[in-house]
Amino acid sequence: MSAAEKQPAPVAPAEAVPTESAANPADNADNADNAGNLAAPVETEAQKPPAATEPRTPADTKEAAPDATPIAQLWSLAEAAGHPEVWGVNLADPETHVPTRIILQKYLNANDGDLARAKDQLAKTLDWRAKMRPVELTKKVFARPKFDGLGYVTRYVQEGSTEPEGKEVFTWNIYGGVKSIDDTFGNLEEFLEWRVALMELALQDLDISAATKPITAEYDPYKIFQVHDYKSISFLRQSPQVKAASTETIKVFAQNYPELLKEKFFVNVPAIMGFVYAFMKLFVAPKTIKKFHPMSNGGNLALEFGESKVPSLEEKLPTEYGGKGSALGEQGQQTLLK
Ligand code: HEM
Repeated sequence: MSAAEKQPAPVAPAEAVPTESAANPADNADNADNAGNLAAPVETEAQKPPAATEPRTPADTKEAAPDATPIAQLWSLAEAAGHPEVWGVNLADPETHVPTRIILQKYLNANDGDLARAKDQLAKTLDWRAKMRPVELTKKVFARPKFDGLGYVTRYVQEGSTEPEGKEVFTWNIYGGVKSIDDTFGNLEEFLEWRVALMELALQDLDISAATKPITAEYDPYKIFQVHDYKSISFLRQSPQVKAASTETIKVFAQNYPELLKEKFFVNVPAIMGFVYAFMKLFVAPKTIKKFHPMSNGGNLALEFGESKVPSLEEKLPTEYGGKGSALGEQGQQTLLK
């Protein structure tokens, strides 16, 4: 079946309308209160991650006092958990280690400042990371025929800037480029590993380990743009494999990567597949849906970034997306492939 590429997409070209669909507990921070608010910058030299990556044992750690701040309580939980890193950041005392404060604050933000829920989510993330070993996955070699051309990371920086706003990181999923559903999505575990590896590469570019500016419930510049490109899709129905892969990815990402999405663009959506958008939204938290932007024409994507602090960001994007930069295949980083 040929793709319905040339037809206009039936979805609104600008803001997606939030729905009251089934909410995922994660990533619901827009109205977060100030619990654990860390507005004051911390001037310390503890930005460097500690060298040790050995799992801690519960015996090494102390219980947080009941009147400890939410951040201190989350830190006690992390210390006791036995897995030493999150998103490539080796966790250390958030009193002095800004990157750890940022991560713990994101777990609070994702749960509207609700400490019990933040603890639960963080504990699950630490468990999942101990089992999944996502940092190791960035060194894993994936099968080229299954994944080549389907995922990229790009990073754009303002020269000389040390501000977090002076950097934009993008992940690109070119799902329209999938040649065989069976090859790419047939083995769900392998697909998830590849998708997680791509996310971890983006996190390496985001480089929270080097961050010096704490975040608050309202201010958080450490986030990633995401693009899904459905151009030239060669299958117009959602197969069970695609449904399984997408719903599982959404679940895993909402649980383990909270507060990392800046905005998400769905480009070149074939008109005939507009229904998929409505279906996928059922699995996504309403506050995340607010960040979604379906667009019929991928060539207009660059217009969305005129306000970035990174100068001429729109020109740096690939020409295919309305910029003047080289093709994604040239400027983007893929997972390791063979
Ligand atoms: C049959 C072709 C398609 C494939 C193979 C596919 C694949 C995927 C996958 C693997 C995900 C998981 C999230 C991720 O990887 O970031 C996803 C999410 C999603 N897809 Fe698709 N998709 C297809 C068609 C569509 C179409 C036509 C739309 C319409 C706009 C759409 C909208 C979405 C939405 C809204 C999400 C949720 C994103 C999120 O929560 O981050 N998909 N898709």
